[in-house]
Amino acid sequence: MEDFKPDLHARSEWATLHDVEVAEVSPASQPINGRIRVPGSKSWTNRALIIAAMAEGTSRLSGVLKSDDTYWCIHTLRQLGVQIEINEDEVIIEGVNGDWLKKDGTLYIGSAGTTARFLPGLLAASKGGRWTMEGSTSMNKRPMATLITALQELGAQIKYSEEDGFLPIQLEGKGIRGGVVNISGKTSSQFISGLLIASSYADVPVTIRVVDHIVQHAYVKITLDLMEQFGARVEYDDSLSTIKVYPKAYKGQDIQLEADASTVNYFFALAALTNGTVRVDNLSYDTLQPDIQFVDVLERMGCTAIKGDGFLELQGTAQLKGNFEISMREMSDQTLTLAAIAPFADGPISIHEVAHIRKHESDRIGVISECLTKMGIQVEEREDGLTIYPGKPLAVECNSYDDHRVAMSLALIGAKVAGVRILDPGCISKTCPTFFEEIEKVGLQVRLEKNA
Ligand SMILES: O=C(O)C1=C[C@@H](OP(=O)(O)O)[C@@H](O)[C@H](O)C1
Ligand SMILES: C=C(OP(=O)(O)O)C(=O)O
Repeated sequence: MEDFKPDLHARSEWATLHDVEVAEVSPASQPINGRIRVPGSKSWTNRALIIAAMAEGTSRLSGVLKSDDTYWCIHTLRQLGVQIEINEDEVIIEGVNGDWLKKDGTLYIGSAGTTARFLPGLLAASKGGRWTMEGSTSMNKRPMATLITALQELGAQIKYSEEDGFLPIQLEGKGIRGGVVNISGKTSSQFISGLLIASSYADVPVTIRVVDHIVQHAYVKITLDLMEQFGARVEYDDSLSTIKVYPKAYKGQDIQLEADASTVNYFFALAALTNGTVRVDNLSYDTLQPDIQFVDVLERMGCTAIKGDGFLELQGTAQLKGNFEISMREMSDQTLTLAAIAPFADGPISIHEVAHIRKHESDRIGVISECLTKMGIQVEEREDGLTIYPGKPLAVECNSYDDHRVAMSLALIGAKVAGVRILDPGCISKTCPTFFEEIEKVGLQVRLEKNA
């Protein structure tokens, strides 16, 4: 992977660090202590933007995340004729009531798995229009087939423009019939979320049968929760094995979005590593976002969590505990966070059941194994996970492979080891453009090197 080139075209106007080649991170002089507020959740933001755009009437969304993923989502919706006004982190959207106003064009969705999987069904379900949807280099390599096949079975007019199973795709707004559809959830929960979001616009009810398990099933619950907030009629039980959606247009809403639980954990991991304390003032443990359960993993490693009313606090420990095996399937965006702090535990940590993250922004199991090995840490890589042994990482230079979670996780190692160098740190703008500023504010030393 040595001659890897990031796709800089996917960096948006909300990205930072455009001309930064390397971020060098070094430890704080004392434990990381701080009170922080974290930007809005990518998952809630892109769902709410897309559903509000399709809805009848006006929606006002507060606490919106401003990052590459949400920028390209808004950009695409505007290309479809949706009126969107942005004031700081508040967005006002005039919904198109099921009928996109601009009926042709090429829609560029950047690297956002959410937009790539949530929008095609709503394009196909609309009343007329012909579009091409394409993504960044990494998004164009991520799987789409399970979703597209399911939508086609419901009558959606979607064709692959280049390679079967991948973006770019061509879509026609000719409506979707509805009926019964079987779908697999083992590669991505986003396929099921995308199918659900579109199903409210089918001619007759849609019954979705999940033929296996859903990786990160909580994201499907977030989808159902938000659909219901926008007035959808859905029936499901806790197992999510069968979900029925009745035809019913979304109605515009005023919604306060939650902070991003995935982002929060980088700051909790800093407290964990340095025996410090970090309090997050705008998220509580009762969120539906699955990554909140990483707090429980940190507790298992010897940290203490205070689950307050409207806040969360994590107190670190003098020595992180290892010697355990864990399935990260239900919160797999935190696999790299755990892998980055694992060398500092007092025993090996084995992570299982995350084969699907090889198909995220990068081959995440392969990339983190490569980085840790380069740092001199003993790693055993398996198809569905890895085992990391305790050790003292060497300060080397690692590529972020255009993956925000690789860059943010490597920065954690810089809390313990002076001079960890991260190539192309700008990829953090996919979900957290302010990441390096924020870790500096809580005490880490960050040196940004610009392109010569
Ligand atoms: O629906 C969502 O908002 C997400 C679902 C998950 O994806 P997969 O189910 O594809 O793993 C997660 O990794 C991603 O960051 C956000
Ligand atoms: C997998 C991720 O993103 P996406 O929404 O593009 O799937 C992620 O944020 O870790």
